[in-house]
Amino acid sequence: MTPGVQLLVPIKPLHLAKTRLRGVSEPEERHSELVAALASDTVVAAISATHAVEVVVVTSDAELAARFRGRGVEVLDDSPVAGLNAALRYGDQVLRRRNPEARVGALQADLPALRPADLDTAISEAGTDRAFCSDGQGTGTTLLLARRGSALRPEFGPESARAHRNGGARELRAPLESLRRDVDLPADLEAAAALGLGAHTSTHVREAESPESVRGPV
Ligand SMILES: Nc1nc2c(ncn2[C@@H]2O[C@H](COP(=O)(O)OP(=O)(O)OP(=O)(O)O)[C@@H](O)[C@H]2O)c(=O)[nH]1
Ligand SMILES: C=C(OP(=O)(O)O)C(=O)O
Repeated sequence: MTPGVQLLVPIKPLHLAKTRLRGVSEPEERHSELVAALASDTVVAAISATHAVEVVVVTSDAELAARFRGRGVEVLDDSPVAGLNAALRYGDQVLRRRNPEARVGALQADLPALRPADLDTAISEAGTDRAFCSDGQGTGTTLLLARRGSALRPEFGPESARAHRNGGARELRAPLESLRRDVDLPADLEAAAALGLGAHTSTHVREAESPESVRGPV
């Protein structure tokens, strides 16, 4: 049987996030909405995955925290300056203090085409191992899974796939195309759209294309 995973989804403060996507959605307020939409679609898909038994957002952004809490998603407040790996270490500590046998994972928040079935396939393929899913380029990491009761030991950042491999995580081999399609650059958003965007991001993109259309949920 596949052990359930408690997934942390870290989200950078909206005004600082996704600098490489700046210009896709302007003005500033629209850029923040795009980042929130990417994260919302990621979280919605993760919640729908059978093997993600808990999904917890980690952010220091008060607006994002209020949005997710308003939808019934647990949010851990992290330090505004600590950075991604520190946010994940903090979330990992909280979850394992609550349940020392927890199997904790980290899922990037920029996967707007994520399909719950791909997340379930990844968690099943990992079995009980420490494992990771690399991004489409093979250099980054979109999902890291710790062993049950073990520290997450996140090493996200440039070349994180190599860091996680060197740290003893097994690389997942299934196609997992929607789990590998993270959005860092404008072209990534087009590639994600080709797979099928979640409702929040597709509404945002439609509005950008025809601003007079009705505003949807973000
Ligand atoms: N909680 C938290 N999440 C972070 C932090 N830095 C990055 N993240 C999240 O980690 C994931 C990967 O980050 P990146 O893809 O590098 O995103 P980014 O830093 O917003 O993008 P760029 O500015 O374009 O480099 C995304 O889900 C971010 O929201 C941080 O300091 N705290
Ligand atoms: C931080 C990472 O994400 P990105 O490559 O999307 O910046 C990573 O892959 O470790």
